[in-house]
Order: sequence, then C-alpha cells, then structure tokens
Amino acid sequence: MTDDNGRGGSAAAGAGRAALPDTDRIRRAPKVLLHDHLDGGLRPGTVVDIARETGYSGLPESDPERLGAWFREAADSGSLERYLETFAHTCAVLQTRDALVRVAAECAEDLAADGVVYAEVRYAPEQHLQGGLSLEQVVEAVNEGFREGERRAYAAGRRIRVGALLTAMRHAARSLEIAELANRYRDLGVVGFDIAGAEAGFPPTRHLDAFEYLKRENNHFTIHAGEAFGLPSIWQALQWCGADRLGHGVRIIDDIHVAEDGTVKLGRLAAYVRDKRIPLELCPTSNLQTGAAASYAEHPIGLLRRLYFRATVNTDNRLMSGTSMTREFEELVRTFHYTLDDMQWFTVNAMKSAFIPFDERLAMINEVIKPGYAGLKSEWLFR
Ligand SMILES: O=c1[nH]cnc2c1ncn2[C@@H]1O[C@H](CO)[C@@H](O)[C@H]1O
Ligand SMILES: [Zn+2]
Repeated sequence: MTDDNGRGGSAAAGAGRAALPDTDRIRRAPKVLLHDHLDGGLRPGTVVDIARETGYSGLPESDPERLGAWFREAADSGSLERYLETFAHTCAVLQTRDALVRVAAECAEDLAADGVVYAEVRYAPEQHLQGGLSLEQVVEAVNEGFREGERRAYAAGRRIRVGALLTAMRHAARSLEIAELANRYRDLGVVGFDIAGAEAGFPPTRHLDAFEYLKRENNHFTIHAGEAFGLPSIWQALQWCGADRLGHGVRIIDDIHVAEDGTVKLGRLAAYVRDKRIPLELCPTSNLQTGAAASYAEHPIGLLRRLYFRATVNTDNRLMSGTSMTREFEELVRTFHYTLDDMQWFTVNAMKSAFIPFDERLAMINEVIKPGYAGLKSEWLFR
C-alpha cells in the first residue's frame, strides 16, 4: 500500500499519515524564511501609529483594517513597478530609530508566532536616512529590534533566530557602499547582501563591483532575479555576479520544457541551477500580485518541487500580500496536496541555503526542524 506520494505503510497508517496538514499544524510546524522584506511586513496598526507620532500625513487610510486592505489591493496591480509604489508609505514611517526598533521587534515576534524558527529579513538601509540617521544607525536600530523580538518570542515560549540581509536598490548607485556596510556588520547581526527594486532596465551587472567586493571578502549574497524579467537576469545574477541564491528565480521555468507526454527537458541554465543546487527563494502569493504567475495551480513551484530543484517557500511582503508562512503553505497544501513531508523538504532546503555557518544550519536541521516534524507526524498515533 502506498499513499499518493509513493510512501509505503499499512492501510490504516497510510490514512493517518497522508492526511493533509490543517492550518493549526501548518502554523505549529517549524518553518524557515529566507526572503522577507522588513519594509513589506509592518503591522497595519503600527503604520498608523508611527504616521501619527511622526506627523506623516500621506497614508491613504487611517483605520488599520482599511489600510491593510488598501496595501493588498494596491499591490495587486499585475506589475512589479506598481507593486513597489506601495513601499513609499512604509518607508515614510521608517525614518526614526524608534520606528525601526519597533518594526524589527514586531517582525521577529510575528514570525515566531507563525512558527518560523529561522528567518533572514532584508531591507535597504539607504531608504531610511531621511530623518537624519546614518547607515550604521539604521543597521544598529534594526539589529536591536530583532534581538528584542527574539527575547519577546522566547518569553512567550517560542524560539526564533533572525538575521538581517542588507539590500541595495538596483536603480540607485550605492551598492558598493551597502556591500561594505554588510561586511562591516558581519557576525554582528547581518548575514548577507541583496539587490532589489524594479528589475527590467536594471540588470544585476550594474552592481558588479559590489558583488566582486563581497566575493573577495568571502561574504554571501542573493540577487532578486527572474521575477519580472526572465532568463537573462538569472543568467547574469549567477554567471556574471556569482549569486549564492536567487530572489524569486521563478522564471527559470522558461528554460524547462515539458512535452505532451510529460517528458521534461531542462535547458542549460535550468540544468545548471538544479545541478549546482542553487536555492530559489520562491514567493507564490507575491508572484500572483505582480503577474509573474497566473494562479497557485499554475505557479512553477509545483513542477520545480517535482524536479527536485532547491526550492524554498517565502512570504516576500507580508503586508502587501496579506500573507504569512502559514498562509503560503496553506495555499500550497490546498493546491498541490503537500503533506508534512513536503513541508519538511522545503524547510530543510531553506535551512541548508541560509547564510549562517554550516554547523549552525546542521544543528537547526537535526535538532529543531526534524524533531519538530517528527512530533507533528506522530500526532495521529495519539488521537
Ligand atoms: O518582490 C520584490 N521585487 C523587487 N523588489 C522588491 C520586492 N519586494 C520589495 N522590494 C523592494 O525592496 C526594498 C527593500 O526591502 C523595498 O523598499 C522594495 O522597494
Ligand atoms: Zn523580494
């Protein structure tokens, strides 16, 4: 007797094990998040509070619930450029030390409450200087907030570890400076570097000096590539810039050909990505909003998982997408009938791909993630 996933077991055991995880179990399952923007994950109520405190009068709504709905709808535009316009409001309220500490602390708390045990959260320091903070003060405020959030989560009986990724904006010209900043705060709360912003017209090779610098320093970076723009962007990010991971990378699907009879043929780039185990930071709901995928069912994650790409599941922007790791997995479970084993597979993939040292990743996998899933998978025995 085998279940849908080809695993063996008695009929009775099969039924217990194969049951799809419900929301409660998805939330309790340990999860790892590699792609989440600090300025895309504020609580709507916090945006309203800080706007009032700092005198920012540009918010389109002053009621938190309506503001949350506004962000989701405005981001649902079908274009990355329009989606990115919504960040003007979140960045506007992230210009003081207090605001950065508060938002970073709440971010860690919210992720922990969602069952995330390890997260890499990114933001662009250069976008938080309008209140007179220096780049260093921005980084230190966010780090302080993450530490505070970890402590609050611990006090509430949850464990989470949060590392920062420093992003440079791809339309701007500060990437080398931000890469140097990431290197200076390495081992001090910052685990790597990224570039983000509009993809079309701003190829990653514009920032080659930043990537070459980080390579010389033996540091880590990911690049937003293959989201709004296709294979050339992925190819440059990997073969010119040397990215360790791909932010999204979902357009790698354009180099995968499925014949009528179901045979799959990978192009050279897709084969390289799979063979070299290049991590894909996939963000399903965000992709539906920016038009990178038409529906969950048509999202490339289904095929990429079946082909054993190093696929990971991420939130991108929890505020703009009204999402969480639990919600992303709920949609995938509903669409692709993923089990706890599939969730564990995505989670281990993510942990293997994190930018913290190997021994720490291994301990997270063996001592936190696998025991967590084993506990959940054995619950049917005691019902
Ligand atoms: O999915 C995305 N693709 C490209 N850029 C993004 C995405 N989400 C957010 N940002 C950009 O990254 C900045 C730093 O966090 C945000 O301000 C936003 O402009
Ligand atoms: Zn992103």
